[in-house]
Amino acid sequence: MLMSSRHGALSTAMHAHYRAFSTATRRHTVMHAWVIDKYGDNSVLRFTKNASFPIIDYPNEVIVKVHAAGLNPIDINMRGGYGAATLKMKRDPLNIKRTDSEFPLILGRDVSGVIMECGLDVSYFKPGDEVWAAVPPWKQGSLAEFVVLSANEVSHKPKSLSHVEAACMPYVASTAWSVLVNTGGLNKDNCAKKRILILGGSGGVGTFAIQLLKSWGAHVTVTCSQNAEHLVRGIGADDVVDYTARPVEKTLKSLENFDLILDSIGGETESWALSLLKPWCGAKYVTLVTPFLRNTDQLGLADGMMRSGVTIATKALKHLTKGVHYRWGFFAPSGSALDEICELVDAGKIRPVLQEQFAFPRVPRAFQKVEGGHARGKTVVTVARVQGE
Ligand SMILES: NC(=O)C1=CN([C@@H]2O[C@H](COP(=O)(O)OP(=O)(O)OC[C@H]3O[C@@H](n4cnc5c(N)ncnc54)[C@H](OP(=O)(O)O)[C@@H]3O)[C@@H](O)[C@H]2O)C=CC1
Repeated sequence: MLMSSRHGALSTAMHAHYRAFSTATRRHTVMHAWVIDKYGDNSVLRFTKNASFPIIDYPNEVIVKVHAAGLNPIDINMRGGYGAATLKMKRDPLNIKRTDSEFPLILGRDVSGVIMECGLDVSYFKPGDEVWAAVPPWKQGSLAEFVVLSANEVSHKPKSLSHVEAACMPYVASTAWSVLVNTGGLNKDNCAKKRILILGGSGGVGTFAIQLLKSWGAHVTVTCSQNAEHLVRGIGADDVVDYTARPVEKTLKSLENFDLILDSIGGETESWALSLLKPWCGAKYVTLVTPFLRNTDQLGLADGMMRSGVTIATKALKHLTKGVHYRWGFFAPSGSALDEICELVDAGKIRPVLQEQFAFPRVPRAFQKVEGGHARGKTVVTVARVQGE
């Protein structure tokens, strides 16, 4: 009997079927991909027809044929070496691959595509299923014909979206979910009367977070440039503050205090944002801009983590004495979070915000676009040609 739950067991018949499929896809040994062989500027991006075809190393893994791949600021940062030390250790902690090099490295964190092959323990997916996922930064990315992922990182794609539209969401959605739900303690049942401030509402994380919070009934205030007001109001923002008409903190202080602040800007925002929270009510400030990976890049794993630990503890304690909580927020891959988001998308409560789409040969142009900043939603690369897209 085939179980359809994420944790279900697989029937003997299905095992046999997947083994047969596995043999069929093993005919591939190489694939097309954009890789980097060293860290640097856009010139390090190289197209190859001979990238290694991904291999299922663990029985809970799946291979996905990539139809569309989304780009994020982390791709630009990783191209330049951001997180190299930590991510390298996370990629191969036991040095099983016995190689000093992470290259050739494939970037690209969002994928929408079709399952090509399943490991023997995978029962929730089968070849041919349309799926979406955020590829963790320690894995080979989605700017390739195929990508390998753990089944628990993958989710069935919303039926109402094309692959290009679906590729707008997984990385920013998983990040927003991790920050708002896991770190911020919000969910669909406790948001109704909450006042949330999003610093940086017009980019990938912001445009997703606004819609998630509105679908849960929160009151959402957003900061963005004046020319993004129409966009953020169109996806539900209640109050919009133009951060270019300084001082933004003065305008925000004239509003009622907030229950939670999601900061996707960082830097000097920390010096004033926490004073906008309701004191002694469990209110939280969560920032996405943290020195965590930079510390380990610069100081090594042990010293870097120690420095990060001291920094976060000092700041958390300082703000706790003023009655508010200070937190760092991080992306976390989660197929089950994407399952819940899929329902909201198919119910019409969240829509993709696609700013620009690039064909696979134009990946360097897509990087330039993201690197130029001023995002208004997402940048997506089409990898496989699909009829109608
Ligand atoms: N810690 C983690 O695990 C993660 C961290 N992040 C980080 O979160 C940040 C946001 O990510 P993402 O949404 O994908 O980035 P985007 O590049 O998609 O969006 C950033 C947006 O912020 C706007 N902006 C810039 N400066 C300000 C400002 N001072 N006030 C308000 N808005 C501003 C930009 O538009 P304009 O300049 O025109 O105003 C742009 O629309 C990035 O720094 C990213 O690295 C993201 C995911 C995971």
